[in-house]
Amino acid sequence: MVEGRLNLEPEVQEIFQSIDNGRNFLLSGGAGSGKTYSLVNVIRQAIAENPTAKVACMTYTNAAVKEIEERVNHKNLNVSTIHDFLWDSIKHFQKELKEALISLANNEEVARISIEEVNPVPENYYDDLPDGVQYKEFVRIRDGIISHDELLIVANYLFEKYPKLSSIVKDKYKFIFIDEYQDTSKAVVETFLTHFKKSERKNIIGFFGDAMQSIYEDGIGNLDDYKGDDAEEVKEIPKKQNRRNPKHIIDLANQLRTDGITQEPSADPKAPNMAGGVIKQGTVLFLHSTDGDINKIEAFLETNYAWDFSNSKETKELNLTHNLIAGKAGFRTLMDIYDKDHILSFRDRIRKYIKDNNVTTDFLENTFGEVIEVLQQGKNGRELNAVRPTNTMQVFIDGNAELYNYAKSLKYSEFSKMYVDKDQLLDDKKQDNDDENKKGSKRDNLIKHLFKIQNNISLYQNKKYNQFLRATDYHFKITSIASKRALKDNIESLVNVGDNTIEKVINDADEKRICLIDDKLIAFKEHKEYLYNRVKDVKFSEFQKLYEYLEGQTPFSTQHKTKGAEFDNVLVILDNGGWNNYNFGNLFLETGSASVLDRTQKIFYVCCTRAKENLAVFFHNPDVDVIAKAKVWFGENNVIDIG
Ligand SMILES: Nc1ncnc2c1ncn2[C@@H]1O[C@H](COP(=O)(O)OP(=O)(O)OP(=O)(O)O)[C@@H](O)[C@H]1O
Repeated sequence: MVEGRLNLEPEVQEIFQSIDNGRNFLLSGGAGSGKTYSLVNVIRQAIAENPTAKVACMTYTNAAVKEIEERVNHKNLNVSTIHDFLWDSIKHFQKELKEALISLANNEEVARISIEEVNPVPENYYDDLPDGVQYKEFVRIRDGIISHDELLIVANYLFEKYPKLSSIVKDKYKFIFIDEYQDTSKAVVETFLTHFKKSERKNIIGFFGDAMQSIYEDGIGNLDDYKGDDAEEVKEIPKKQNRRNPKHIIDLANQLRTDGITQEPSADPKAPNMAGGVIKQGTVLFLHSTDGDINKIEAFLETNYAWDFSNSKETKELNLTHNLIAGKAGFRTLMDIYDKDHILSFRDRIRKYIKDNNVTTDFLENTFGEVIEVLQQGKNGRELNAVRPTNTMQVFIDGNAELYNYAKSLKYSEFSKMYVDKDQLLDDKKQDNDDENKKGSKRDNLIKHLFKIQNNISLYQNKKYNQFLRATDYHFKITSIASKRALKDNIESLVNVGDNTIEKVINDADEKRICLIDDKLIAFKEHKEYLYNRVKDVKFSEFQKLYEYLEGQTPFSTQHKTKGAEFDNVLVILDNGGWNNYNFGNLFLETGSASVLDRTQKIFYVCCTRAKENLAVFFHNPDVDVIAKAKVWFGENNVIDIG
């Protein structure tokens, strides 16, 4: 046996047997089985045994990137998102990239990649691109700019067509590991498992994850089409133990799994869920009330079970959507600007009308208001309705008359191009400012700028002065006492933001050289004037609330974003707000549309298994059948009516 392997967990030893046999593998295990932990050990051992080989590791969550990077801490390891990995692999092949884009745009079956005005796209279409094909946070295929989803399609195309590309990547990385494989897109798995085979070179692809925790629609879900006993197939190595959850939660989780896999508590006395050599019991509660007041639920848990919702590291409240959290966490206005602006919905309606009806009028010089007028002219009845706001849009417009007038005055060519999406506000992937290649974050440049300001404020407030000095744009020599004092005065006047608006803080931070207004922000103001003008008037203190939320400093998280994390106490709010994709009533009754049920079962499984000590589930106004089932799952005495 190779040195060091004997000390590793049995599953990791099995992985190395698979590696010795040149076989790709899948480590699959339920929640808390220690997959991330094993991943770290596999990387370490792989590097120890192959000191000159490079290892690529792809993962989604910040927590996992940080944990893996810190724990392995080796120059041969490259941890990144899948997108960054793929882009780094293909970006130097500009000729092939251009050809791929043109070919995909001309392929009717690939709906995502098309160039509206040009059909068919000629071979020389991209010959004059000044910066080549680029990967950015927005998509504009006509200008050679691809974004997240398009990148996966283009990469898949290139790896399929050019086996040499696979050879280059295989030669570069002897090992490629993918964490949370179940949420990886089909195109990516196909690239690694099918197209890679076109190259004779050898390397190992290892997957880590849990099919029961596939919670994103575009993910592959499972590797059933690829795994098997043949040498060519992916070898599955199951992990049965649970090291995170106490006994009652493991019992509940086993009932929730729909694939028949049953977890057992770990046999390791040092596992986090063991105390004094025995498995912790923990608590599971199903709370319900008729009024749906969450404050009452929190108070109940604080009084009777000693939970502390002010401790955001230990205790989390999981809600289905950011929208359900925005009000409680204090960033409602910003959320509404990015997610509920029905003037923008009306704009999209107009844009769609123009496209669907092949309207050929040249609106280049017109305002949005003029475009509406032209389209509405001479129409009546149903035809007129198609170019008028819907009822919801009209209500919004009536309530925001001034804003609507302003929108109507904007140049349609610019206004119609402005892409606004809540991801630009809420994406929690960190952007490494030093590396232009990393396009991991979907945050827009205004939000990134505000983050930079608030980061500097936080560093100063937390007395991390050295980091603060490196991060600010105050690049004067700080040698004399007077210059130190000047910087101190500058930052302190900024720290007390009071009721200042976002615009005022941006300008102050610029003036005081804490964070200079850069070209990106200037371009944002110019191209997204409407959005900038809405955001600028919001109080900066509201942005600070958003910052706290995204940095994990509040008790709130969405149910999706909690994947991979763990906390002592977890309150899961089951909101039956008429979602299309989720139904928590049917979850308990096991009825309704199969796909909705499957999706709901998986998100619920993920949520429940985050708790290291105590789990409480809250259901607003359940009917008797739901309560009856809750008693089966949680235990008769653990179902409590809060009143
Ligand atoms: N061999 C081990 N020795 C000690 N602690 C471990 C070991 N394996 C895992 N742990 C701990 O058990 C907990 C669960 O492990 P981990 O987060 O890796 O699970 P996971 O399988 O990735 O879970 P999930 O799928 O739910 O995200 C963590 O606190 C981890 O540090």
